[in-house]
Amino acid sequence: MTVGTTLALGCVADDYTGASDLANTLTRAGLRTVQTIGVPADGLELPEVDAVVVSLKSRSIAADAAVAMALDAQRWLAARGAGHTLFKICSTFDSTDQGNIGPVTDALRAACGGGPVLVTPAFPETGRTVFMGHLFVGSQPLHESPLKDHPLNPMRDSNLVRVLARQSQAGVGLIDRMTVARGADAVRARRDELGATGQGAAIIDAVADADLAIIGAVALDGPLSTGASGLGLGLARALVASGRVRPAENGVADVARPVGGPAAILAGSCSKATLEQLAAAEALYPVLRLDTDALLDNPTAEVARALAFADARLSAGPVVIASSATPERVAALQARHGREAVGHRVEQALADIAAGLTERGVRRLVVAGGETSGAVVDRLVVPAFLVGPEIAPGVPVLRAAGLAGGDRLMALKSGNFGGRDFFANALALMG
Ligand SMILES: Nc1ncnc2c1ncn2[C@@H]1O[C@H](COP(=O)(O)OP(=O)(O)O)[C@@H](O)[C@H]1O
Ligand SMILES: O=C(O)[C@@H](O)C(=O)COP(=O)(O)O
Repeated sequence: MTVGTTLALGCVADDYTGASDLANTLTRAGLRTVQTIGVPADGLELPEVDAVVVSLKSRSIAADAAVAMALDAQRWLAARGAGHTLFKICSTFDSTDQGNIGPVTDALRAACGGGPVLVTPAFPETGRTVFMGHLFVGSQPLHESPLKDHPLNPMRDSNLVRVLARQSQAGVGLIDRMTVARGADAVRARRDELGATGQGAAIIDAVADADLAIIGAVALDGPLSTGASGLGLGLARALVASGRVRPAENGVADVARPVGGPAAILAGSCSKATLEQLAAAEALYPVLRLDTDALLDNPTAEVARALAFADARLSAGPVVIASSATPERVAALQARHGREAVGHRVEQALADIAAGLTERGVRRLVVAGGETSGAVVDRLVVPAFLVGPEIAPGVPVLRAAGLAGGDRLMALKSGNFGGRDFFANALALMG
C-alpha cells in the first residue's frame, strides 16, 4: 500500500458510519483521508494520505474483544508513524455500563503512554454539545433525547463523567467550559492537575467549534484522545495550524463520479431521524417495510420477499427496504426474542438483502444505521472507501474502488443524522 509517508493522524473508529463521518470531517478540514474497513491487509493499494480512519464494528461488543481490535488497529497506525491516535466514538456516547469506551481508552492509554486522555463527544455542527460534563442533543439532555430508546445502547444518564467512570479502571475528571474558554494553557494546567491526582481520562466540555480547536491543539501534546467528529475537526485544525499538515484540495467531486447501475436504500436504524426520513421517502420511492416477526421466524423467506420486491421495481428507479420501527415495536420484539438476538438477526437479514441487490446490479447503495452499515459493508467485502461530497453534516458519499464488478458508491448514514429529505439528497449526489 502507498501509506508510505508518515501519517499525521491515525484514527480507530468504533463503527462504520462513525468512521465515514470522521473521514468526511477530516477531508473537509484539508487532510487527505481514507477510510479502511478493519486493519488493512498488506498489499492494499491506498492513495497518499495524511490520515487513515480504521473502521471497526466494535461499538456494541464485549469490552475485551473491542480492546483487542482497537489495539491491533493502533499498532498498524503507529507502525505508519501516526503521531496521534483518535479513538472515534459516537457523538451520543452510545454505550451501556458494560460498554467499551472506558476499557478501550484505558488500554490505548496503556499502549500509547501519556497523561489523562481528553474525551469529548461534542459535535456542535450536529447539535451535540457538552457542558459541565453533561451531553446535550440539540436542546435536550442525552437522557431525555430519543437516544434513551436506542435499540442496543439506550442512554439514560447525561453525565459523561459518571458514565465513563462506570466503564473505566482509572478515575475520570472534568475539564469544564470555563477552563476551555481561558485557552489552551488553562486546559493544559487542568489536565496536569488531573494527572497528578491519578485520573486516567478527562471529559472536556465543548459547545462550539472554537472550543474544539483549543482542545485539538492540547490533545496533540499527547499520543491519544477519544471523541467524535468534533474532536476530529479540532485535531485537523491544530495539525494544519502547526504546519504539520499542508491543507490539500479535497477533490471530493471526482470521488462521486457516476458508476451507473440501479440504486437502493436499506434502513435498519430505528432512530427518530431515520423514521422521519423513511416517511418522506414514501412519497418518492417504493418502500418495503420488512415484517420483523416473520423475519425472526424465517429470515430466508423474508429476505426472498424483499428481493422479489426489488426485482419487480429496480429497473424503474430506486427502491427502499427497511426494518426500522418505533421504540414501542422495538421493545416488544426484544421482549420476545432478546435485544442482542434481534439486533444481530435483523442486521444479517439486511446484509443478505444488500448482497442480493448487488447481485442484481445495484451499484449505488445508501444504508441507514451504524450496526446495519457494519453488517452490510462486511457482507459486501469492501476493503476501503474514498471520501466524496457531503450529503448532510457527518455523512459523505463514499466510493468503494477496485472491487470486482466495478466501483460502487455508498452512503453510510448514522441513524440520527440528516434532515427529512436525506435519502433524495443522497441519491442526487450519487449520479
Ligand atoms: N424492527 C426492529 N426491531 C428491533 N430491532 C431492530 C429493528 N430494526 C432494526 N433493528 C436493530 O436495531 C439496531 C439499530 O442500530 P444501528 O443500525 O446502529 O442504527 P443507529 O445508527 O440508529 O444506531 C440494529 O441492531 C438493528 O438490527
Ligand atoms: O458521532 C456520531 O454521531 C456518528 O459518527 C456515529 O458514530 C453514529 O453512530 P450510529 O448512529 O450508530 O450510526
